[in-house]
Amino acid sequence: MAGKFELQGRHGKSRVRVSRVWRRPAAAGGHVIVEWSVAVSVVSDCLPSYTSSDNSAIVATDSIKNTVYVKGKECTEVVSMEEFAVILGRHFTSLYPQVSEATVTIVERPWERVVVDGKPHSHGFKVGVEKHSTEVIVKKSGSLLINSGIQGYSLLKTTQSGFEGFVTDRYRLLPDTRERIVATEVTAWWRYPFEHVSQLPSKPFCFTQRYQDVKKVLSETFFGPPDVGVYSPSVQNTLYLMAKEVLMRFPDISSIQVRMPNLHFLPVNLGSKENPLVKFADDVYLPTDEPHGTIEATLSRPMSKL
Ligand SMILES: O=c1[nH]c(=O)c2[nH]c(=O)[nH]c2[nH]1
Repeated sequence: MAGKFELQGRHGKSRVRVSRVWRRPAAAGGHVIVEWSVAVSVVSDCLPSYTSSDNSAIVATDSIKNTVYVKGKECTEVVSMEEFAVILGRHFTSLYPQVSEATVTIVERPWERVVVDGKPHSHGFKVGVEKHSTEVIVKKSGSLLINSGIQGYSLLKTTQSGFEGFVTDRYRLLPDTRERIVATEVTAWWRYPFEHVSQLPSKPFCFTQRYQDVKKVLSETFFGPPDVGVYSPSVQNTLYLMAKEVLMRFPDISSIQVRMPNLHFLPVNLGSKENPLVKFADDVYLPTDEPHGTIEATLSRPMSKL
């Protein structure tokens, strides 16, 4: 309590950019580099700093920033960003009595190993597009929440998509179709089931590998087999099948939230009766992301009844 009002506060540092290189020999797979933007936010008992000039309990946000680099230095073995977030969260909640909880968010800049003459390069990287991120919440008790996600995963297919049978009333202009382009930029967040630091898997389980696996399942389900694809009756149905496949394939993912904006490719018809300049024949489109459809869903495993 602070006077007659209830006060809650938290503080931390955002956009702490850190890059870590692990210099493995070429025979061991070559160098590894990560570039992360880290945000740390702690719940800390330092209310007097809000209500008076007493800063004695504040862990300075500058010190929080410095810690990110210290911990980066201390990671002599390759770590996933989920593991790194847990390391940071445990550090703040165990070192400082006044810190009861830490939230660590990391977004990765996706440096990917280049392939030269068909061979993975030992120390050359290019930046990819879609981004891996994580949010980890650690409490002093050791209780844990780990969410990971992907952003900016742009997918499109030129056929095997339609939309028909939806509400017909005076507002409807869109005809039924079984032939259209479907394009989206997938954002997905999924939760791991580890609820305490003691449940964390020791190596071979690798969060980074799981991210790659999820990405693969999402795209394979979206596209279907390379030669024939798979028909999508709606973004809703495709989104559901993508989420379901992730939960079916990975028992260590307990829920997944997927957002798939419908980025429309509008048929182009230009002209007049006298001058039919461009008549649409599933060939020329006007791509637009404004406005776009917004479609999202969360799929979870039913709570186990203990
Ligand atoms: O897959 C779709 N779902 C919709 O809800 C919708 N609405 C719309 O206009 N086009 C589409 N397409």
